[in-house]
Amino acid sequence: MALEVRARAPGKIILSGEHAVVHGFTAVAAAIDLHTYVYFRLHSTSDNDDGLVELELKDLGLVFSWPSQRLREMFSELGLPSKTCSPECLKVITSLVEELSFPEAKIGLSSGVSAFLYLYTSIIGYRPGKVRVTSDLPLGSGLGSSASFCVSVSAALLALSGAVCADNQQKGWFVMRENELELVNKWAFQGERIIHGKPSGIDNTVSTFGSMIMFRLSELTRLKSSGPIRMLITNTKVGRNTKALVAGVSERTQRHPDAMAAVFTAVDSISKELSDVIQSAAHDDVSITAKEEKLEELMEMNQGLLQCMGVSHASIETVLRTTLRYKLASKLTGAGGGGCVLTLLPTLLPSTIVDKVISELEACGFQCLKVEVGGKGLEVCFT
Ligand SMILES: Nc1ncnc2c1ncn2[C@@H]1O[C@H](COP(=O)(O)OP(=O)(O)OP(=O)(O)O)[C@@H](O)[C@H]1O
Ligand SMILES: C[C@@](O)(CCO)CC(=O)[O-]
Ligand SMILES: [Mg+2]
Repeated sequence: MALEVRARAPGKIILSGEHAVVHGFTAVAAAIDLHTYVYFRLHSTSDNDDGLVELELKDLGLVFSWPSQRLREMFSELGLPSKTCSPECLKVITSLVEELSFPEAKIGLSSGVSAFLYLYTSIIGYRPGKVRVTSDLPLGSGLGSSASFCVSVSAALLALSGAVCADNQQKGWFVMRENELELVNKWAFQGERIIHGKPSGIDNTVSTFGSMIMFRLSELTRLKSSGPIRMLITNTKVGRNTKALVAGVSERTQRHPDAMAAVFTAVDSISKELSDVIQSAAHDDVSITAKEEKLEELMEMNQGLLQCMGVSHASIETVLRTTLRYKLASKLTGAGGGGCVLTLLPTLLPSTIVDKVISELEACGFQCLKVEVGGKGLEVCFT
């Protein structure tokens, strides 16, 4: 059995339907070419059993470790492995994480470390090992950093536990079988539950399977675009937390159930129409432009409804106003409240205009990035 593995899982954008998807309505998401990378080395059984379980967050210069014997003692009464994190299990994890010291600005990491401890002890048990994580994704910005963290960690742990890839002969990076991806996705969802509270599962699903998907109530439909879709992502750098934003929308839904049901239903229609437009044929400049104009209008409508849900932010509004001056349509992506904004870059838009918008946005202190959407999902590598 292999003792070393790497996994990489992409971040995502949500083209339509964030928040509504948590309440059972349709959303559309796509993988982007920014990843979280995990390297996992399992110590061999001949090493003594009182070694450490280590988590290194390399970009952040942080290392956390726990004596495996201590984990065994703390969790032993819970009867691992468990398929979901029970309140008792979360209590044990919280007490372990509270002992760690996080830099003031990185306090949000505690939920990621909790998800890690849950996944490690549930999948591997108490055998010592080292997990190293690096990421291209800005953390807590709407690009699915939490999901790509949970997917890549789950995949690496499952690969060395023997639950997936047991008969693998492939060299280099490869994609697991469909049923193996489904297993990774289930564990990653449990990790997301610890970080988000009430995730819909769309972020971990698109990170695992890649491509562009329509998603509703855990069901995914893969979408095939007839041409490339280019987006500008603007990171407002305003920090936010998905768990709090999702809880805020749920509270508004409790206060105004009928009005919010109408908002969610409208989002549902937008997501379905957007899926149809994405898949519609467009082969010449006229039909491509017509398709892109429909996408822009739907994105603008979705942004209006996200404002109704209370998840926009002054920084997001600044991006919307700036891009509108260039006749470009934008919407927030992910949980909102700051974080990232999407702007559709039409195929025929001259690159000089793109450069101008980017420099205007960057002059406001934002960070811009051009991406093509709908790329690969999770991959692993044993060599
Ligand atoms: N590379 C990582 N290492 C450790 N923890 C991480 C990493 N990436 C994400 N996390 C955890 O996920 C949290 C951010 O998740 P959150 O859901 O709030 O934002 P997001 O996933 O980037 O955005 P969205 O959910 O809107 O797409 C971090 O505070 C941290 O706890
Ligand atoms: C805000 C939300 O809809 C998307 C976050 O990327 C939360 C979720 O679906 O889990
Ligand atoms: Mg998240």
